[in-house]
Amino acid sequence: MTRSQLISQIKQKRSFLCVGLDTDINKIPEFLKTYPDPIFEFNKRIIDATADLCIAYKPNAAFYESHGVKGLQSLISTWKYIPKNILSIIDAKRGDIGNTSDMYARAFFDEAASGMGFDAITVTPYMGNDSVTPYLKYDGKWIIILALTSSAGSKDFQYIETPDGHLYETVIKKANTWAGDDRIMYVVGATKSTEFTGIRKYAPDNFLLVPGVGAQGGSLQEVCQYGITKDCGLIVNSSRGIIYADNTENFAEAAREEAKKLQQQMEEELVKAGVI
Ligand SMILES: O=C(O)c1cc(=O)[nH]c(=O)n1[C@@H]1O[C@H](COP(=O)(O)O)[C@@H](O)[C@H]1O
Repeated sequence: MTRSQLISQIKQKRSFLCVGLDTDINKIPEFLKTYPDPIFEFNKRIIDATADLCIAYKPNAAFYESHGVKGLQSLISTWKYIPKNILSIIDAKRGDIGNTSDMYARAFFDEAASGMGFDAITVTPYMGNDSVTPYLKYDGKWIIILALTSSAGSKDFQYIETPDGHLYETVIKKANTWAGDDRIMYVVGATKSTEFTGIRKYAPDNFLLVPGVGAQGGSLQEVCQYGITKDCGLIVNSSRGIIYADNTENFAEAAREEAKKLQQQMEEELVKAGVI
């Protein structure tokens, strides 16, 4: 999906919501467990209930890989089910030497090879340029680089002072020399909202993937106050806060209600910022 297609989806749906498909077999409703692929069955119903309210879905690879071959099949079925006009992000947080990254890129981007053709992947920047650029060989695909994460542990490395600012600022400045804002997004946690002003100095137009609203307590309004741009420039994720709103037969409707609440707040922010 191109940048202009993404922006047009945001304007059309009046939303910049990403629904996180962190699907935990121990948290899904009991009645789904009689289906041949309960994880896919859960995701399918969540997607049916929320597709008109969100512009992205983000399955987190760990929740699928932890089930071995069956989990991989659930992930492939889920990717296939995500409507093609909605950004599909695989949250894999990969990072390795070039020839290994080639294989990760093939695994998640090359449908003919693996059965999956995600639009975007989360990557760690720690191993540098040659670990990240292999993903860029795939035209039209995005890399989403971890910059300032929502985790408490972000202070261990990401705030280290370098001659060029905090380490996370150095990451953004350097990665911006690898490709433009039509190929690179950054992860910035919603729990770090006051840092968005500084980040916008180095990444004025890059889309930021913002997890941490909902279960982790980040504020959507604060993220927008400091981070929204004329093109929106934000994709805000909520996983547990949406998909586990209820664990009865009504789970999909309850998920829709939570997604709708966020979409309505996002619409207000988009109007306030003059994006729509
Ligand atoms: O890359 C991510 O998506 C990510 C980065 C980060 O800094 N913090 C973070 O929570 N995430 C992911 O975003 C999702 C957040 O889930 P909830 O806290 O349930 O909304 C999980 O899949 C996390 O792995």
